Amino acid sequence: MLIDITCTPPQKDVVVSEFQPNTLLNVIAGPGSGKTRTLCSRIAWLMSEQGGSLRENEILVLSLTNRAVDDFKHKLQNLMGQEMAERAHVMTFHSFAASVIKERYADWQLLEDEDLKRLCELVPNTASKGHSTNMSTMKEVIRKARYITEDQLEQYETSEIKSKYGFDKETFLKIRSLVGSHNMFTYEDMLFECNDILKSGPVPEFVNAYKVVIVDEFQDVYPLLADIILELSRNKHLTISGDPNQSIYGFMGATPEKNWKRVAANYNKESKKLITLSQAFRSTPELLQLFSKILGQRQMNLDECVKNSANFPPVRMSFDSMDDELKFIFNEIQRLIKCSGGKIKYSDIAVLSYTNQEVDTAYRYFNERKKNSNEADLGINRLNSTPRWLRTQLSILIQYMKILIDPRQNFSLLSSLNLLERVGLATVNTIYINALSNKMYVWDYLNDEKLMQDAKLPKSISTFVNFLDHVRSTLDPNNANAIMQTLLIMGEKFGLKQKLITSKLTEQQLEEYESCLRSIHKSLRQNASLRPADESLLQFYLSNYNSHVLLDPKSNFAKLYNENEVNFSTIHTAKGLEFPIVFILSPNNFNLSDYRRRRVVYVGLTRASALLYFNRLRNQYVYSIDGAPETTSKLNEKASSNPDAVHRMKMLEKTAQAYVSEYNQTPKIAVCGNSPPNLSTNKDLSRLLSVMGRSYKRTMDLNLGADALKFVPMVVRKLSHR
Ligand SMILES: Nc1ncnc2c1ncn2[C@@H]1O[C@H](COP(=O)(O)OP(=O)(O)OP(=O)(O)O)[C@@H](O)[C@H]1O
Repeated sequence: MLIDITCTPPQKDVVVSEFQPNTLLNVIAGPGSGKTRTLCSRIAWLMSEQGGSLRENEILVLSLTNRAVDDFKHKLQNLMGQEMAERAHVMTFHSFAASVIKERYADWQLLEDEDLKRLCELVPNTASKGHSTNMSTMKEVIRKARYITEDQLEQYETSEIKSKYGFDKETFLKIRSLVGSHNMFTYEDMLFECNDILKSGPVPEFVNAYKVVIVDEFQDVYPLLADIILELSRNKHLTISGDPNQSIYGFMGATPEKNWKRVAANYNKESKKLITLSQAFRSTPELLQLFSKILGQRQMNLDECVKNSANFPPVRMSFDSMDDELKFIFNEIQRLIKCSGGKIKYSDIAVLSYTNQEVDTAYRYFNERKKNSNEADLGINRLNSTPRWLRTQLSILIQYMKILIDPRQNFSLLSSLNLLERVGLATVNTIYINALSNKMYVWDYLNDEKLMQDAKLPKSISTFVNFLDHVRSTLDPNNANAIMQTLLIMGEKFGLKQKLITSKLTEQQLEEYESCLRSIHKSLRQNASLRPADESLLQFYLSNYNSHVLLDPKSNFAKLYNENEVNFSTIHTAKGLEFPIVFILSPNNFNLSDYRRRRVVYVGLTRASALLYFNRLRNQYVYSIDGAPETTSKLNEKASSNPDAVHRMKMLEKTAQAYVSEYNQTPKIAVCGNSPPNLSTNKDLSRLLSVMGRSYKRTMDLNLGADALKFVPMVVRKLSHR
């Protein structure tokens, strides 16, 4: 089978579109309209005999995040089988840039943010004492230092450097020699460099071999990525697909309308085609209604909802504090699982929020509750775009690995020395300046007996140098256990552990560190079998530790989520994914009158397919769905005179009843998309119920456990229709 037979006519149109060089296919569609799935079918078609008989190295698929790539591969696997999906060239822009750079500079290195911090520490601002260089200045300096020619360097005046970066020429030269000697790139620089290589050539062979370039999530492409796409797709066919309403990288300069126009302007009328997918497959009509409202003026471009009504509106709850909210979510999840008799799995559920900080708070809360409750089987999964440990001090382990392979890597060695006992920044700086003035690598300088005699360096340095020398000659670089053991010894003996202790880690942070270490070890072991014959495990790990291949080896193709784990994520990381049940944490700092923020909320909400909890803290109103705050008397008036309002009230009442949990918690409820906003307390609810001619009694609440169970089968029915 070449085309998924469930494809709708417009989807099929996308699948079988032409792919002549210098043509453009533009697919625009709303959330859950099947963009990603249709692109997968297109790939299968292009590779089929009937389609284009293209080989896997002739089609390049680019997306923005590792998760989106994993999701794409997963869908591809469902369609084409594991083997084909594994071979397909699906990658993030950064992975693509890394492979282009690797062709040019065999010894290139990636500077993680933690490395940048180290670099800032190693090169303190000598111009104004006590004030060290910040990360963004350092990024600028690194870029300038790499590209500046010798001639330009001569002309580069101290005054210009000082006014731009706040330090003198000597400091600039130091940084230049640190980054230049090893071709170090920040994530951003990788993209700049890649664009330069594509522009001025020579372009690597593997890039020339692509005949079709496909870009998913085009709405989030920012100008630099648009440059790369335009360079890359010269003399090739280009398919782009996206939803302008889901653009959430405005802060990086993503301006979807502009980018679409810019790319389209490159093609004449005959060579470009626009296809709009207007059916919505993912979410229920009730959810779609809410999504559309959130967008306000800009309605969704979807005219047909394929799913049947779930007869259950999105839930909008109001809480006094985040703690209250998390308590509710934890209990609610238990309740959903229990009531569904196990049909709902933890992995069907996602808890999403705007900031990493909020997600971390929720994650920690669940961890604590899990420990103290008997829900031993409840697992929690934090979706991250980079492995957690790379964002901590543990990332020094990467520098340790680098010097185990090649101790002449100045930056890695200096960063490691900087952790040693009694070795302060001043000492590290002196070592570096002395090595530079002798035109030597730091490693060679430290091994020069004559120079060392006069240097009067702390003993810990020579101990470290001797250890490194010894371990390099004895370590088996293909043995995961031996590598891990060496790293642990290095951490224990040469300052990392001490640093962790002095930074007074809480018990929970310590636990995180341990789990980070375990994950590195696991990754090393799992990847021992993946490494190519001509690369040691250590080298292989270093060139891939930050690509999605090593984050979750093989499992990309097996299962995206673990059945026993509830997923926690920022909305940005969850982009492109879908879950039957989604909780959006009440957006603490959301100013939803800001259209860009609304888009983020919109992306979060549109991840849900069956049941959505869009929480809020007290007094937060989203005007398009809550309306303006109203007084109770106004509400009463409306309720008695307006049949529509009476209907809404009835719905509210029903929903309120459904949410009185079996744990006898009194609900704090303002429910469903249409709810008037002031029903956030029990007092309000009581007033509402009296308007409806019913007296509100707490005892009645407590008897509603059975009603609360009623709606769960509906959810289950929906889930089983997925
Ligand atoms: N023709 C179809 N028949 C049945 N289900 C479909 C069809 N097309 C798409 N779907 C389903 O709709 C859901 C959404 O598809 P997909 O993730 O490809 O949408 P998307 O447009 O990429 O979404 P988003 O923009 O939110 O990332 C998936 O569960 C997919 O299997």
